[in-house]
Amino acid sequence: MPFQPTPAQAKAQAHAALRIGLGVGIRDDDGLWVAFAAETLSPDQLSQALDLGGAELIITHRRAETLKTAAYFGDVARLAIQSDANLRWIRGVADPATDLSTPMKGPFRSLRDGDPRAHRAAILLCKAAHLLPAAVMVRVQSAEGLSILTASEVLAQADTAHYNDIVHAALPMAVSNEGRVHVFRPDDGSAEHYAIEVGKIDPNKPILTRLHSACFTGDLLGSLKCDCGPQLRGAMAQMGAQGAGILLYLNQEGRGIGLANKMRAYFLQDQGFDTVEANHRIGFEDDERDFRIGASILNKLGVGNIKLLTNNPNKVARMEDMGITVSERVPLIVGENPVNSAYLKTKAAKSGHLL
Ligand SMILES: Nc1nc2c(ncn2[C@@H]2O[C@H](COP(=O)(O)OP(=O)(O)OP(=O)(O)O)[C@@H](O)[C@H]2O)c(=O)[nH]1
Ligand SMILES: [Zn+2]
Repeated sequence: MPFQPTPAQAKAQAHAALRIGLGVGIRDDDGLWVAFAAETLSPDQLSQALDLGGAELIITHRRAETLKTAAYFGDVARLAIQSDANLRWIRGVADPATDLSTPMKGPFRSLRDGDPRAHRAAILLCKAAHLLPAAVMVRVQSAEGLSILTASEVLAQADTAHYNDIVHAALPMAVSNEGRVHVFRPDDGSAEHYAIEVGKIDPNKPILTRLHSACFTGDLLGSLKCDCGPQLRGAMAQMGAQGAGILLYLNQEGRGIGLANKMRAYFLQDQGFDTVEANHRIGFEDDERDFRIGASILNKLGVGNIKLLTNNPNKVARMEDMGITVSERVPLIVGENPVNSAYLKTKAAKSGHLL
């Protein structure tokens, strides 16, 4: 058939579909599933799925741990949905907001047979759509009118998106009169990222570089809960003072979980959980960012040797994995305050950040 979408385009369609409450077809070796995001599933879709029989609620092993149920497939758990289940139960399992007020959501029947590839794919799609990482799935004969992907297409995360430098233009800034903003657009419909050149870059020397993950609350609102705003401004000030630098502003809000999920994490932090525990209770890993994005953009800019402004040794390691030489790690210790000091200590203790 002509005009078939590429796998990247099909994935982009699937993310949009899940966000607006449409099902997505996922094919595995044994047939076809339809997957819905637990967060956007409607009562009508739930009753249709229950009528078909054998509907499952898929959650991550992190969420399963919080709910004290087994994840027999390692990274994901497949929970049988009882025929009289309602949407409140689904949302309660998927969304940690009610964990303290209704701690007992079980008993759960965690399934242990079969091939979990389609289920794993559904979770990846929910995560990429920045929804709660939980999906309702049911076997179907056909999924006419819905986008259909194969589980392997979704699981082939090895092929990251391709980033194209769509446009760049000069931008005089307070830190440097000579600035330039590039907009990089991926071919998979995910967020655009920005590269900001400060001053005149000499490609023959290691370039002072900051990979900054977007933080709406810190960068824009002056949040005291993290150190992002002072890090952003501190990095730019150093680049201005030294005459040159590159800032990658990566739209990986909330360490890759999106702003809505980050606010869910903040809600849990108000209950006393730390930044890592909060991510886990929602069902995420500590850090869901794909550091290959930053490296691909540096490659596109022709930058191969950097002095990286960061306190995160993992970032340095990931850059080197991707063939970027990090000739120096430049610490960026700014913005500690009484509100964020416990957060910074947790990052040092659990995520290896250097203080
Ligand atoms: N999920 C989650 N994300 C957070 C939280 N606080 C800040 N963030 C996000 O964390 C990202 C910044 O990451 P950091 O861990 O501060 O720093 P880093 O990039 O790993 O390391 P540095 O280069 O040293 O700054 C931004 O995307 C923020 O939106 C939080 O409590 N939970
Ligand atoms: Zn922040």
